Amino acid sequence: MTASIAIIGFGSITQTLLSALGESDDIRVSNIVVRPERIGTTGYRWRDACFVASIDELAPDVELVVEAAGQPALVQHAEKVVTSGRRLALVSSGALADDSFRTKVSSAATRNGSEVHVISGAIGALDALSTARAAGVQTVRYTGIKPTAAWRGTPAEDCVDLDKITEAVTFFTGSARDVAQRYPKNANVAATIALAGSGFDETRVSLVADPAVIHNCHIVESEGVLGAFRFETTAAPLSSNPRTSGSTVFSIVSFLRDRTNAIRLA
Ligand SMILES: NC(=O)C1=CN([C@@H]2O[C@H](COP(=O)(O)OP(=O)(O)OC[C@H]3O[C@@H](n4cnc5c(N)ncnc54)[C@H](O)[C@@H]3O)[C@@H](O)[C@H]2O)C=CC1
Ligand SMILES: O=C([O-])CC(=O)C(=O)O
Repeated sequence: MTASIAIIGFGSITQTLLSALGESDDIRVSNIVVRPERIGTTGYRWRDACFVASIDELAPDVELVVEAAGQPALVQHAEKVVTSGRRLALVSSGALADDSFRTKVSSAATRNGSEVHVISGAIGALDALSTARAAGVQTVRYTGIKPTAAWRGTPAEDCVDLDKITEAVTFFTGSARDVAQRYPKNANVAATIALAGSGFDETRVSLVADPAVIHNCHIVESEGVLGAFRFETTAAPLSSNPRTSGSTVFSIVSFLRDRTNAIRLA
């Protein structure tokens, strides 16, 4: 059965995602939600997808909306998506660090028979974190190490001279709640880890700028009653966006393909 979906955003993730989906028989992208000023802009085309500026304009058969546009876009569109009864899959999970926004979206989804899926994105080990959470308290630490280019235009520039550093510098330590809000284009993974593991305030985060690396490195360490684990991934960034790990795109592909399988990993 062909599923009709919409995607919010037409940036690096979406454009790589559309190429990866190719001529997929089982997924049809009916709409792409862009900013109003982008409607009709030359170059904004994708097969027979119709570019729209609001959730109200989605094709009636769209049953799932994938957000890949950033935290402000998620805040703008999430409630409308779930209120329309459609399922929402998102990657800008840092927006959920705002308790009132998270509660509002969650209540609207429940009221309207919808669901919200936080896609794993650039991170892994979410299954192990939620298993540990089910068994009791765990300590969780996340370390994000990225090349200096990934930190340009962020508050990291107030802490470190990205042009001059010659070795790795840890420029932020704090909670997942703080980091998700201060680094909205780089630290959604910390929010996703917090949701799976020990919450926004208990998850400890360090961010590192390293002039010697070309990949994004994400490390999750957990200790609890079940024991301990450490997860580390070294991910190539997208050529179109040094902040975004390519694995984010394929976590969406995997989510879209797996959801129609009769046998699914929990
Ligand atoms: N959970 C995870 O592991 C990851 C999450 N992300 C999230 O994905 C977001 C997108 O990443 P990229 O595609 O690399 O960024 P990008 O900057 O290349 O693309 C974002 C696109 O969204 C559009 N946009 C912004 N506001 C919008 C709105 N209100 N409505 C519709 N479109 C809007 C922009 O015009 C732009 O084209 C990031 O900002 C971040 O929040 C990114 C990487 C990993
Ligand atoms: O793609 C990544 O490496 C992680 C990222 O930007 C985010 O979590 O927002």
